[in-house]
Amino acid sequence: MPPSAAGDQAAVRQMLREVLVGREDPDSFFAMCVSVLGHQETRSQFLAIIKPLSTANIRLHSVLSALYQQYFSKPEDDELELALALSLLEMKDNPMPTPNQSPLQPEVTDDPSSVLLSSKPKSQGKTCTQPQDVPCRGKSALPVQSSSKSKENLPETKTHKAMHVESADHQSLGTSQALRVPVSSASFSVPNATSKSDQTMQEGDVNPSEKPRRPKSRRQRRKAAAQQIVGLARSPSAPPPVLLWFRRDLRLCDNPALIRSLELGAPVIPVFIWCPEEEEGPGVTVAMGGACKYWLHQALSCFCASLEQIGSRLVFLKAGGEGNERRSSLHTLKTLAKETGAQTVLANALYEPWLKERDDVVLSALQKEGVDCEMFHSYCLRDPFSVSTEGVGLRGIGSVSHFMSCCRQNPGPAIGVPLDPPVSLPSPAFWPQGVAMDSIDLARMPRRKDGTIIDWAANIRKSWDFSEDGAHARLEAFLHDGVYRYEKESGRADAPNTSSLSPYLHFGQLSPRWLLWDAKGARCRPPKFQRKLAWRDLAYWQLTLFPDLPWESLRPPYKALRWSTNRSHLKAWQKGKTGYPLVDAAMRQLWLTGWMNNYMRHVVASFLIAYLHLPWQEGYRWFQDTLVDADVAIDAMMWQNGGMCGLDHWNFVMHPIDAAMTCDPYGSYVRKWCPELADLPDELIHKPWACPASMLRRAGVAFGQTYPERIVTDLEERRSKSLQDVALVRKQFQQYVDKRSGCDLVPLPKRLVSKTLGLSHRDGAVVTEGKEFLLPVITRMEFKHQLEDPDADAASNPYNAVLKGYVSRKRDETIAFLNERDFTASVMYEGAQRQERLERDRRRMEGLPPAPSPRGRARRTPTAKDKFSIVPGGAIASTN
Ligand SMILES: Cc1cc2nc3c(=O)[nH]c(=O)nc-3n(C[C@H](O)[C@H](O)[C@H](O)COP(=O)(O)OP(=O)(O)OC[C@H]3O[C@@H](n4cnc5c(N)ncnc54)[C@H](O)[C@@H]3O)c2cc1C
Repeated sequence: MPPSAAGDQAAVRQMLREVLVGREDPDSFFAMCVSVLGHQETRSQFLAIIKPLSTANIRLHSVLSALYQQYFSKPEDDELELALALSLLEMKDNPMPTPNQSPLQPEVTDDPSSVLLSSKPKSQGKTCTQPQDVPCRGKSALPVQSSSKSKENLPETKTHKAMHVESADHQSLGTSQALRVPVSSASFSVPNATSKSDQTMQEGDVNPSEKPRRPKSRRQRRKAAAQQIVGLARSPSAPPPVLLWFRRDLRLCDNPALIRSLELGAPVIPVFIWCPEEEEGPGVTVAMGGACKYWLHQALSCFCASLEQIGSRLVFLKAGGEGNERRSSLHTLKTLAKETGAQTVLANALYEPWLKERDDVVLSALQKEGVDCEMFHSYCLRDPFSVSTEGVGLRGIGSVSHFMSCCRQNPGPAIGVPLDPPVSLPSPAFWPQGVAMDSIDLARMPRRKDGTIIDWAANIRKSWDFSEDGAHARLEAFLHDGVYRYEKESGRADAPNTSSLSPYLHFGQLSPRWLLWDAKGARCRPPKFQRKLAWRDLAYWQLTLFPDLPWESLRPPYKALRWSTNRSHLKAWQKGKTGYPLVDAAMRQLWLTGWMNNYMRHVVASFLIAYLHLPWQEGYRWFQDTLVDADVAIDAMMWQNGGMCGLDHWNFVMHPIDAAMTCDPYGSYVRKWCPELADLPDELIHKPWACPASMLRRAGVAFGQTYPERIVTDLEERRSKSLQDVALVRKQFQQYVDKRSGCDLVPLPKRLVSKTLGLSHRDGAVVTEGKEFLLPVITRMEFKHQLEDPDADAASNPYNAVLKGYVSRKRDETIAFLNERDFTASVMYEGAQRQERLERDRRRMEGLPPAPSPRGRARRTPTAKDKFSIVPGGAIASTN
């Protein structure tokens, strides 16, 4: 008998003694024999091993004999038998681990080809379906959770606690000798990846407090045996592990790199490397501000739990550092590959130019070392580096319509079907040693002098569920409710009419593809909402074209704009203390929850730029630091557009008071975030300075004490000044103004020029000047007009872009409401009626068809002179 076999026999006999004294049960003993001796040996030797019991303990002997008979009588579950046989064949070639190395390992099968379907997809309520006729990787023979549609009649269970072997894939069984028995790890406890002791836990470590439940039925016994065998299946001949490098793709659902790792049939080591220097890139990106870091911290901790549920864990590593000590992500990956023997690194691609550059370097350097590295596209719907303007040209670049035309004209690879989440992830024989998650210091809280912690994120914590499940729950809630109001009332700040999914999209806890599928599948197909995903892609495309987007104005003349340097104004804006309730409410919401809706972002951005004259970069940086969804590409694009120097000009400026008409008609938003104003009446809550002193007294409002004084009062003059400043720089830098159209000219990046040069020459869109290629871009009519009369005030400009509030579906309701309470409102109503009458008459006289009814339509004030924005007939403007 070879020595190892003798050792195994000894271990078995030792275990038999435990059974005899009642410390182990017969089921476990039998399972352990199958594990340690193997299938054939157990069949041939088990009866001999238990023979002494036939005299010493007849009852135990007969129980064990019965187990043996049951197990070896006839293959009731052929797939399981086959799986066991194959695994045992493989194990024969390899030395068996000793018992104390074995059965309670929280390990799962090495072989991803095994099929383990949970009875329910991971997160509740996913409405994404995989049509039968569409080839879907999620439906492959991988251990994935099936899409909810196919399982929708099954009972709801959030996790797959019970071991649940539903089928095995015969074809794939034939291709590999690896163990095919799928095992859920959930009946074992998987060590917590963040705890220090667990970091060093390796195969063979046993947590004595964690034991498999005692199997009851024969089928369960077999599964238990299989499960234990799985724990032993690590062998020197097992394939080298795969490093699955997680970045901003912290999800199990629709994760191409994750699914690819399963396809490789090797153990998977999920890794997260924190390297702040690489994240930040060149220039001032503030890519990871405080709120984002906090979100990341929480999201990582949720993701660890998700990985544990599928039998894996996340290894944290730190890169970066100073001087010679500095370690890049590449260096960290190389070291890890050496340590673990990994020959493959998989990740989902990122598109910030500096991160793409880093990834390209990682890819080629690893390949030189013989380590395969693959990156998968999933962060956007379109790979921004593949977007082409061919057939569309460059006119209108920067607008979402132009971008969508480009995508329609050059569709590229299909967006494809979302991938189901896996239910198990094969773990390696040895876990590399990482660092504790807390040591990467993402959720840093300052301390007061007395040593107590300033928990600035307490409200953020209360406001969000940071998990992938939280993302799906929010999506579902939105598609069931908010989406019905989204098309017309997404501007409302006082109601949750938008999805609030931005942070989940940013950190890849929800893939845009999943979101698109669900949105398309919703009963109310919301085109405006779907278009937002195109905006998101557009932002990434712009960032790849203009890597300086976060700090450098794209339109050259605007770099010379006179900006204010008033720090106290900036501080007041940041802290929500401007004295303008709508602006303050939004900035306080941002500070407390890390978020505000799109409309409010426009309001506060307009205020900073057009009324305070503070540079857009200040707004960008503050947003980057305080938004939980701070996204360099989107944030920079939006601030550039707001700062009048992006590829697209916003064709509106939000008025800090009148905008409330659309977004907070009853003042409830202001009441929530500025509670000191709560007792003011609806019609004056957005302009408390207009309240009579007695009203203020009754409401307990004292300017400078309970609520700040307005930091600026001359709104109209300030707006005019802003317009004049623009006219001035456009005059100074005439070479950047197209003489024919009056549009601003923007130097094109080389990549775009080289791709579209021929085409652009054909359609005459590109003007060449020196070596720069200048393209006329969308320019506000107001600016073009101002050039003719640079000193004119904003009010006299017929294209004055200041919005005095939109007419929303609530218009009539609001007017009726105000009418009851305020004389001004009735004047307003009469004004509106009069304008409507005049317009009707004009149209009749000119033989034009009647204007469409304003009811339910978003409309813009046609002239700046109108005090109120309810005059129908103006052009429709939209905040994208
Ligand atoms: C000055 C300014 C700065 C902004 N900074 C950011 C930012 O840092 N990060 C960010 O995600 N969004 C930013 N936005 C865009 C937009 O305001 C947010 O995406 C939106 O408010 C998020 O809320 P939501 O998920 O409910 O959006 P929804 O309206 O429900 O939209 C769904 C998703 O579409 C995407 N989206 C929506 N609007 C835009 C847009 N205009 N451009 C690109 N993508 C969009 C987002 O990913 C969003 O989650 C900014 C807007 C402005 C005006």
